[in-house]
Amino acid sequence: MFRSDLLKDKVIIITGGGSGLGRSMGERFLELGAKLAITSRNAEKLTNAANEMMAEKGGEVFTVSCDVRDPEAVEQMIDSVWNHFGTVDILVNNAAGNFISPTEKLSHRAVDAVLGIVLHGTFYCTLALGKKWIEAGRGGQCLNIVTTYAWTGSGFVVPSAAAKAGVLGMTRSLAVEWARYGIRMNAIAPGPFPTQGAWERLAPTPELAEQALNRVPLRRVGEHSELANLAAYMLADEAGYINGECITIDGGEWLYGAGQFSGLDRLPNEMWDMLSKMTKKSGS
Ligand SMILES: CCC/C=C/C(=O)SCCNC(=O)CCNC(=O)[C@H](O)C(C)(C)COP(=O)([O-])OP(=O)([O-])OC[C@H]1O[C@@H](n2cnc3c(N)ncnc32)[C@H](O)[C@@H]1OP(=O)([O-])[O-]
Ligand SMILES: NC(=O)C1=CN([C@@H]2O[C@H](COP(=O)(O)OP(=O)(O)OC[C@H]3O[C@@H](n4cnc5c(N)ncnc54)[C@H](OP(=O)(O)O)[C@@H]3O)[C@@H](O)[C@H]2O)C=CC1
Repeated sequence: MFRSDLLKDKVIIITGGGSGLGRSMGERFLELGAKLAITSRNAEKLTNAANEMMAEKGGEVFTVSCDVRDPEAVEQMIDSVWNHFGTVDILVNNAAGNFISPTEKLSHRAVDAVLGIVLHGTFYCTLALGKKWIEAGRGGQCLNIVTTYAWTGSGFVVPSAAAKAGVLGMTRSLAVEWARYGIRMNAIAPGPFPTQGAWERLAPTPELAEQALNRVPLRRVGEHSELANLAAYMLADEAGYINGECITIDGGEWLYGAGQFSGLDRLPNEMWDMLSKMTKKSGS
């Protein structure tokens, strides 16, 4: 789909890059010539992932463990990647925390757990690297992984909805403010892409997983390669005029939820025949 040197020698940090969608994006970026740094809380997971990724895809994957909720740890993580590679070109803010719960059952610590990772963590990483880019007089790029309920909102994942909305607001705001430094800010809003992390917290029973699928007009979940290719395109120099954009990749899921009559796709053909007679009659 792309030239094999599309991301050649780009140094890319992926938060949460040792598992799930972060890892899938990282593997694609390696195929396209990038140098990677992956970071998350679990050092052993990162090392294992990095070794497997290098064995399968070649290239270099540097690991730094860091809890993105800790602003000092974030600054150290950014410094250590910068010192290792001599620079950083791109930050993919992908780390997240989420679970389903009636909001009234949440403790303030549960709210903070999600806001801390998603909103504060994304902000800390962006700020720490943005300052270095500006000080070094060079540009850069951030790609923030949000969700479609960043703009629709969603019950039962309210801390995540509030945090992702905040990240989208930050993305659009800094796209304008930091453009003068040559820094591009964009986002991707994925629909359902099965990962262990998301599925065990958000679709823990087969019924819930099926319910999620039934809301997608294309009647399937996303392939990791589809998301990874979109991310690669957005990070390429050739996409350099895209700034402040959030691209949805969800098989039409959020529009299905928004359309008042979308649920009629469940009606069998015989029912349509009957309804057609009724509606035509009432119109005459
Ligand atoms: C497909 C749609 C879009 C997808 C979006 C995604 O982001 S998918 C990505 C999905 N991937 C991920 O989420 C991966 C990373 N996620 C994680 O590490 C954890 O899920 C985390 C976010 C809870 C943070 O962990 P941690 O070790 O920092 O936290 P901790 O264990 O110390 O708990 C702190 C507080 O939260 C409370 N609490 C916890 N769970 C629940 C619950 N189910 N219910 C209610 N409350 C819950 C817990 O009781 C405690 O409060 P307390 O009792 O002290 O008042
Ligand atoms: N999968 C899906 O269907 C969808 C996913 N998304 C978004 O895509 C992104 C990836 O999700 P997905 O791959 O499914 O989820 P995963 O749970 O697989 O990945 C989350 C990653 O974040 C890391 N992480 C969690 N907390 C922290 C922390 N405090 N500091 C640093 N790293 C942390 C985890 O590593 P560790 O535990 O080692 O810290 C893990 O690698 C997220 O932003 C999510 O909101 C959006 C819509 C749909």
